[in-house]
Amino acid sequence: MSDSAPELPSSLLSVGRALRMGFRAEPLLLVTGGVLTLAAAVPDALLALGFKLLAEAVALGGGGRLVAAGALLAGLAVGSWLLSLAGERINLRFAERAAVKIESYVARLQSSVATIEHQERSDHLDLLAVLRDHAGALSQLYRSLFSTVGAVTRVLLTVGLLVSVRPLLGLLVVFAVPTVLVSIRRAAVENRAEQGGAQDRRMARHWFVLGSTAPAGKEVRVAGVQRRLRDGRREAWDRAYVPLARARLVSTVWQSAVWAVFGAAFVAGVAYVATGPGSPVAVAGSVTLALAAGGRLSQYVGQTVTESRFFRGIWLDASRRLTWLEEYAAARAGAADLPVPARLRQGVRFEDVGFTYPGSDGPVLDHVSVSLPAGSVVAVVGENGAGKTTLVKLLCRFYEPASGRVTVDGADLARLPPEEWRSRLAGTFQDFFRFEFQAGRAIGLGDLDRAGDLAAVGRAVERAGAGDVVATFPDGLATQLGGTWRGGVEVSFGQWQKLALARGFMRDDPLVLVLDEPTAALDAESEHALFERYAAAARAPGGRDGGRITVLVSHRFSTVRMADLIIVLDGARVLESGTHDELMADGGKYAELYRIQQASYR
Ligand SMILES: Nc1ncnc2c1ncn2[C@@H]1O[C@H](COP(=O)(O)OP(=O)(O)OP(=O)(O)O)[C@@H](O)[C@H]1O
Repeated sequence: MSDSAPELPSSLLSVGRALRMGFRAEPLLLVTGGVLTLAAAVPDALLALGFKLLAEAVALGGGGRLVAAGALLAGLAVGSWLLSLAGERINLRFAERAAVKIESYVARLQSSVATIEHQERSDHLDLLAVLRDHAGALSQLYRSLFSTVGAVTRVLLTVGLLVSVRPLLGLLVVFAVPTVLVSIRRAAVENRAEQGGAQDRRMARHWFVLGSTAPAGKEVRVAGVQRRLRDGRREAWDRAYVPLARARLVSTVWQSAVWAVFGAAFVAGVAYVATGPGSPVAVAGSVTLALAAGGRLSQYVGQTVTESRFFRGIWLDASRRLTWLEEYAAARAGAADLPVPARLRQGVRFEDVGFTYPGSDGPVLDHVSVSLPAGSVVAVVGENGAGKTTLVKLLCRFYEPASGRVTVDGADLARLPPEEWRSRLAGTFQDFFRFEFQAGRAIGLGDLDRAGDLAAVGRAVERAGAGDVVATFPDGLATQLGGTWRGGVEVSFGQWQKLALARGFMRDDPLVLVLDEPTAALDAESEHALFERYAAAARAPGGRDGGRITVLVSHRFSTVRMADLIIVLDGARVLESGTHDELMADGGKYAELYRIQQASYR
């Protein structure tokens, strides 16, 4: 297990993969959208040429020329509009379809990783959170890539047209760059000033509310602070707005200056063309071309910068995160070359297992060696933080041991296919999830293939002792859970826990039944009654014969005592293990804790 902070893969590799992913998702729409967006750039940029021809036709006279130039101009304008519109529609359609596929792909990748380290480590979670938020946006960003290429095409064509008039006119692009840079900076500076004044704006609002609403009215009058409120509001307002107004003024001056420089260069360029050699008609045409192309140059350069910033900022970043997740999932795929046994004969063994959570200082489990015999009920006890849940997590293969191994009937758990192993696990965890579905479905999820089998759901409800909860629901198992849904019912914590238990009992024939403090919200008596049932079920034919191991984590010793084997964890190690009677006879930690709890219940 690697403990180092994750590094994102290279941009080139990631962009290549993201493009391939988009292509695989919707090849036809992607290519059509790309071609249309690029194609729309050409008539748009060539409009300047149409103006030139029109000017020449006007100067030369002649209806035919005029009609041809007018038709060309109209064709370019309509063509550009139609192509842009069609491109937009196609890109939107692509984005909608691809978003669903990309989000499912990201979710599938995440859940395909057998272990859950990436969902618990803060640095991995940060990476994944941004990816999750931007997974949908990834699809939008193909559009951004096309727009960037479209904007670059427009700039190149426009510069080409200007150079065709006079090579020196190409320099206009250099004068357009500062206008773009300044407008980017302007937005950033004004944004900063606005954020800097946010607190004072809130304060001004606060003063205003104090002076104008009823709740504070009595105290304001008694204290006679009306004038102070007015002054306070004005001061706060000034503190918020003076810096903003100053920032706006400065950026406006800058923007005017760079536009003046571009304007001067533009005028000089047009004058240069106007006074250049050539017939009056040719000069008129060239001047028109320079006016039309030069006028749009700055806009095109601006588009290029904005689109490419968006593209670089979000798209590149999201695609690098996605590549990281792909590589992470692939690296943890592991070799699963042994089958999961149909029945347990010997049981599960922890062989000298060590485990440390990433980023933690000390081990949570250290040289843990213990056997969970087939067909037994095993209780794990220990103080808070002793490592009980961690032991269960390793048993479920949510984490891999850092040292040692866990074996199932002698076979290394790491070599069993994780999905197959999990399909033979059942039970519930301390941090169960609240599925806000219909009650029957929320329970049935415990065994997806039989989620709609009401008889199986009913049996699971009975095993979990959750019949009383379902009985309170207005529509029984068809009741929508969660008060925020239409017709949904509010469910108490204890009720959620019983439903989670029922879900954990959906599977009829698990190899391992895990009960990690599943009844913390229940009173001791109910818990005791439940565990008596679990133990009886585990020892009944089918449980015992099938070699099923029931692992129970609990702080309640009255329940724990009925287990066949009790494991006491302390300081990352197994301190004691044995039956209740053996451990009581030893007079160690278990005996001490048992007596303390017994005394407190008297
Ligand atoms: N995902 C995690 N990342 C880092 N540390 C963790 C993580 N989960 C648990 N720990 C730490 O590992 C130690 C053992 O936790 P574990 O949940 O196994 O204890 P426990 O015996 O089940 O405790 P409790 O009785 O309170 O449920 C604790 O110190 C805990 O803070």
